[in-house]
Amino acid sequence: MTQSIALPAHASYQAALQRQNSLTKPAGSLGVLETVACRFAAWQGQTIPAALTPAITVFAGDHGVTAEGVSAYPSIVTGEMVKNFAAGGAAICVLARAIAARLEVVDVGVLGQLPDLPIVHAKVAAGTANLAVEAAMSTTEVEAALEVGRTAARRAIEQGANLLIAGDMGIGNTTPSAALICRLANLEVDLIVGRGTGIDDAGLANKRRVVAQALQRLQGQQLSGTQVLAELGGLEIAAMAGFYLEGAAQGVPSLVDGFIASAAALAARAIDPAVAAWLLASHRSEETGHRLALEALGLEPLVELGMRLGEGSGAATCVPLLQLAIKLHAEMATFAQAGVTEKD
Ligand SMILES: Cc1cc2ncn([C@H]3O[C@H](COP(=O)(O)O)[C@@H](O)[C@H]3O)c2cc1C
Ligand SMILES: O=C(O)c1cccnc1
Repeated sequence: MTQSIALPAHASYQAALQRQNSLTKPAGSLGVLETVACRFAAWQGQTIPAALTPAITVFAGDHGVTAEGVSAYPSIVTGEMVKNFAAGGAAICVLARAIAARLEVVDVGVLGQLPDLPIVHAKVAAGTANLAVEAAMSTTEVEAALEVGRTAARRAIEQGANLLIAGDMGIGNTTPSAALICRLANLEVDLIVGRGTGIDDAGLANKRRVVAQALQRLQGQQLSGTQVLAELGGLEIAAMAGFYLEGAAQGVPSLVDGFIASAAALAARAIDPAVAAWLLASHRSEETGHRLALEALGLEPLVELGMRLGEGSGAATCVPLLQLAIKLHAEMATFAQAGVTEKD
């Protein structure tokens, strides 16, 4: 049995809020930066949270649904990008270096063999089946992929991470993500399915048909979170869900990236609703439906930058903001310390 997820420390949140209100600024004037600092206080169980030590894990997997022509790129790009991650040339590599985050890449389901790369080799299957016509995975495969994610989170935490970021790489994965969001948040296909890597209007219509067909297969069926992942998910998406669940169980929050990460977060919540209190949204992706997915998660994005890349890139970009929030909280003088007169 996996460890249960505790609530963040409410008393530390309250103490941090009290500190915020004693700092030399009009109460509330640092906006979301104040709330963020208080949330880290609650997650870490201390009034003044420690500086962030972020870790990024990118999970890679392929998707049988690409046979339906749902992506602007071919599946081979997934493995090619994994090589690019290993060589340090992808966007997430640059961002990880810039924020001094540990970066790990995990093959949980890439189609081809990836020998000799300095990545974690944890392939559960060589891609998923076509979710338009059958279950993408077996529940046994989902359990294995969840465990790959859990193990990666444990590794990151053991090595000192106090903030987790899950990234995705998997050509076609906006399709399973859209299907998961529709099913788990009970949302209309047309509101959620978007252009992913950049399909045209005909491609979008086809992608909507594919997602609608997949959802249709399951209509009227009562399914657990694991079963929904098996039917509609992906290996890297299941691993990301496991990563969030383990982080929460270990008392370490996760910063959620874009559309795919939000689908994984919804899947994690379907498995254990307590995970939600350990999630922080980063950016709002350009991908259609991300706004509604975040709303379904009860998360408010920090920024909107027009990004739609995945890999954990939106989350990594937000880390400096979080660092600033904590630094302000830790280092600003109080009214008493600075001899500044408080509000009447
Ligand atoms: C070169 C390249 C690098 C990427 N890095 C992330 N993605 C992102 O785009 C893909 C999802 O979009 P769709 O569902 O339309 O295929 C995923 O691989 C996701 O990680 C990339 C896509 C490409 C082409
Ligand atoms: O929001 C995302 O994560 C996203 C959007 C499009 C393509 N890849 C990722």
